[in-house]
Amino acid sequence: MAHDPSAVPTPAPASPAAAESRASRGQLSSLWRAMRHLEGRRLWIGLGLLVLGTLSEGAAIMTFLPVLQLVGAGGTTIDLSGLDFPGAGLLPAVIPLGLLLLAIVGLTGLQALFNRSKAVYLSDLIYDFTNHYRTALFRDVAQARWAHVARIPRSRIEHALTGEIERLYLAAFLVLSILQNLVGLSLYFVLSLAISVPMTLLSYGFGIVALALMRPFRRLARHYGDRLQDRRERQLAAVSEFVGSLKMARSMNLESRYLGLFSAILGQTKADAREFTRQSTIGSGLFQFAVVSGAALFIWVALRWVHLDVGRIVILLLLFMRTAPRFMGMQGAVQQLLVDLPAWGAITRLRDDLQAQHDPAMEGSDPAPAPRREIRLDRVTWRFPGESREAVSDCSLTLRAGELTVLVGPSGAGKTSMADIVMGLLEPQKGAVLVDGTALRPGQLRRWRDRTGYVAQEPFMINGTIRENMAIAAGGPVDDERIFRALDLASAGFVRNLPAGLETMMGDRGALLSGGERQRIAVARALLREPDVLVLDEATSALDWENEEALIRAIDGLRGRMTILAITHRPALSRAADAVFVMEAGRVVASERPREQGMQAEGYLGRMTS
Ligand SMILES: Nc1ncnc2c1ncn2[C@@H]1O[C@H](COP(=O)(O)OP(=O)(O)OP(=O)(O)O)[C@@H](O)[C@H]1O
Repeated sequence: MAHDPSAVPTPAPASPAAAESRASRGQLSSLWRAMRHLEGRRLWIGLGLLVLGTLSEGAAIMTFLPVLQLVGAGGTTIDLSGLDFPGAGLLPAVIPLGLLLLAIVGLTGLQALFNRSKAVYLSDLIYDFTNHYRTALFRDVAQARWAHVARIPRSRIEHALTGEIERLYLAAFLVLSILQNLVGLSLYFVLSLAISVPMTLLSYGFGIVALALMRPFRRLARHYGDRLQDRRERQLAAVSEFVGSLKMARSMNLESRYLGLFSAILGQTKADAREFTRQSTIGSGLFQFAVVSGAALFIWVALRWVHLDVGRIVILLLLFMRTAPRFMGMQGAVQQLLVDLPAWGAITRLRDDLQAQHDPAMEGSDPAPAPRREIRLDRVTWRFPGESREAVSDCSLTLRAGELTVLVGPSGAGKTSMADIVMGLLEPQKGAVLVDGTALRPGQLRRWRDRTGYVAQEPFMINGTIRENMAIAAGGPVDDERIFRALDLASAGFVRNLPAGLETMMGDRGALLSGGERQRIAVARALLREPDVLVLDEATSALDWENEEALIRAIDGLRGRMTILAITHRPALSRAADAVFVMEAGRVVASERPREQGMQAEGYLGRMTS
């Protein structure tokens, strides 16, 4: 099996705190592995740039060392012969002060330019890394088995693709910033050692002890990160639910209920954030206090015990001023990283889950036949994963090519599952789908889906023009002639008479058109694919009778051009059908051919309309 760099090791059972810390370490090392795996060479180049950046900063500080010999002594030339740091031998013996100061200014300018390029390079690197996961997650969702994806709450997927990915960006940024601090601290360590070994050990020892003492605050950050994850998920679920049911909420005066729910979650999130900020600022305050105490101790020891000259003390202090914020930066970055790491954990878990349910049909490219005579579902059984009851039980039915077949039955009878089996979205655990007598193989399902068109009760519409909405099905721009042909077939010729024609805006989810118009456009959109099989799932159910009649006329006109399967609760469409199958509790319990036999009073349709 291929090694997955993002795999998070499962921690062994332990005390909650130890388990949490192990989980964080696991997530961190898996994030680092993923960054190395994906960005490999660029990551090392980025690290090289960080080293160079710190070196140039260090060099700028070291150039002050010779200037300091003028302190008290005065003069305009500097004697470099007494310098004993590495590489000092390469310098001339004497240098004018003006030239040295110019060199310092020039060096700082170059450093600023270099830092700019370094920042852009690292920013690109993090964006590319994050975008890789965004697209990978997108692909995983698109390629997982439909039965599995259908069970994942929409808000969970939306949250992963938006909020969690943003936090992953932050986490990757923080990993780099921790690296930057580590590189800086290591290089300054070497520079300081060249000036004074005991003072270096004292200041670094102090920093390391202070970092170790901050452990409880890191644990706090971990807790907060986990809670934040949960709160954000609930926040997004509440938003999705409210936005998804906006009309219902407005019509039933439920907005205050949603607002209350939302405010409660926001209140909890705020309380968490407040508590975290309160506690963590105690930590950073203590750290700051420790750093200032360290500086005081540092000067005291340097003057009283180590007896350093003023020049060296000033340089060491300059270095100290660079290293102390890095120790503080380390603590801050690690703390924030622990807050954002759970998002990485959640993304990897979701990806693992989706990949374990990868739809093998996605790889299939075998051609699928167009039905000439019939599509037969032969003794098919389908049970949703984890459910004890079969949604479809040993069902057989035949859709004759070119006919309109209607599936009716009470809610939960298994009609949608049957339609999904016809479309190749669900692969029955038992039985087969036969096209003109030959069973469809898994390798043919992808191309089979190319042969199908689908219209839902609430068809998906983007907030764009009619043309843009039509183009979705074609997968790209289509010429007007094809669009109008499809619109005419779907009895949606009214578009020609609209002042803006195909450029008419449909509004959010098509809200600027009537339900019937929207639905006929949805049928036209499906027809643009020139499908051999058209599936309509409750496509007429939300319409008034006039619009329903218009849509039924359109469907009626498609008879003979393609095989149509329609699910409905309404008698009007059933009356127009060639064949009606009645489903109950996952089984086909009756069938009628109303056009040939007329409506039988004791039949399902007869009872439905009586
Ligand atoms: N994603 C799912 N996960 C688990 N069970 C499901 C899922 N979708 C449907 N079911 C169950 O499978 C059975 C058949 O559902 P199906 O949607 O096929 O029925 P239906 O006749 O189309 O119902 P309706 O008319 O209400 O849409 C029902 O018991 C339903 O609860």
